[in-house]
Amino acid sequence: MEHKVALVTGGARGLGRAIAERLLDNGLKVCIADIMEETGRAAAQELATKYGEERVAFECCDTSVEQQFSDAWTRCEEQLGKLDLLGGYITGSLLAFERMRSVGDDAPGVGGTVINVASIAAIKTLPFGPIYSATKSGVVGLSRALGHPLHHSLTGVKVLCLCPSLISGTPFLQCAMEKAFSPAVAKALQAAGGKIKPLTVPEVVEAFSKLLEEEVNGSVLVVEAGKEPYYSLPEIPS
Ligand SMILES: NC(=O)C1=CN([C@@H]2O[C@H](COP(=O)(O)OP(=O)(O)OC[C@H]3O[C@@H](n4cnc5c(N)ncnc54)[C@H](O)[C@@H]3O)[C@@H](O)[C@H]2O)C=CC1
Ligand SMILES: CCCCCC(=O)/C=C/C=C\C=C\C=C\[C@@H](O)[C@@H](O)CCCC(=O)O
Repeated sequence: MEHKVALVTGGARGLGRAIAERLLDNGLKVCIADIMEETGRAAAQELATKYGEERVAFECCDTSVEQQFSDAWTRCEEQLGKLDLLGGYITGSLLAFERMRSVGDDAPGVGGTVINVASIAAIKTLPFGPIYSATKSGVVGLSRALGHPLHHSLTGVKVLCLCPSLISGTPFLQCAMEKAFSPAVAKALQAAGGKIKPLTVPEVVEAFSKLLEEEVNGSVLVVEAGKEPYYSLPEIPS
């Protein structure tokens, strides 16, 4: 992976920040794309100090807005080179097929890999955020469909998906509790406290690395505390 270029969406903090650091450790160049400008710039600056200014970039954008994401992608490639790896979500996956495509005479990219972070909420019943579960199920479905050999033959791009259980040490769940849930649901969630052992961020980063190393197109890797990460859902026929 050395000298390859990765764009990590949501890389300003939490899991994305830790994944960005792991990729830098592995020799890649990394652009963080995040909506939080101050936090993102600070994270990128810290990483640039550690790994070298020429290996780190930051682009402020809302990755759910295609034009913003596409412009950030262009600026990232101007700074670091053609993208090989994307931590992507829905808009990103579709954009990757357009921008990373290495098949065909007019191919604009060098092929590569997209890793989408969904959640165990897409695999197991989690009642607290039904819309969240629905969107994460969408991410799994999209990743599996785009991860079919048909699409790889047309694009040279692989799509993989990571489904972590609850992670401690990121502000995510607290933010969801404060901003997204009704008081009754937040109370039920707290009452269930302690029943689920949370993962640590480094454990999820390890699972991310496993997914990237094994690189089985269309695969969905689940990671829960106290278990080895495991592939879920049936194999895609080749
Ligand atoms: N924290 C947890 O317990 C779990 C988290 N996940 C998933 O892992 C991923 C990362 O989660 P955390 O690191 O915990 O969250 P976090 O809240 O610490 O970090 C998310 C990052 O994404 C950025 N972001 C959000 N919307 C954006 C947008 N539209 N455009 C650009 N940047 C945007 C935020 O600014 C932030 O820097 C999320 O997709 C989450 O759903 C999955 C399972 C469990
Ligand atoms: C539904 C919105 C958040 C979903 C986060 C996610 O993707 C997956 C979460 C999986 C399990 C969540 C379990 C929640 C348990 C809580 O009741 C409590 O144990 C949380 C304690 C917080 C902590 O950091 O220990």
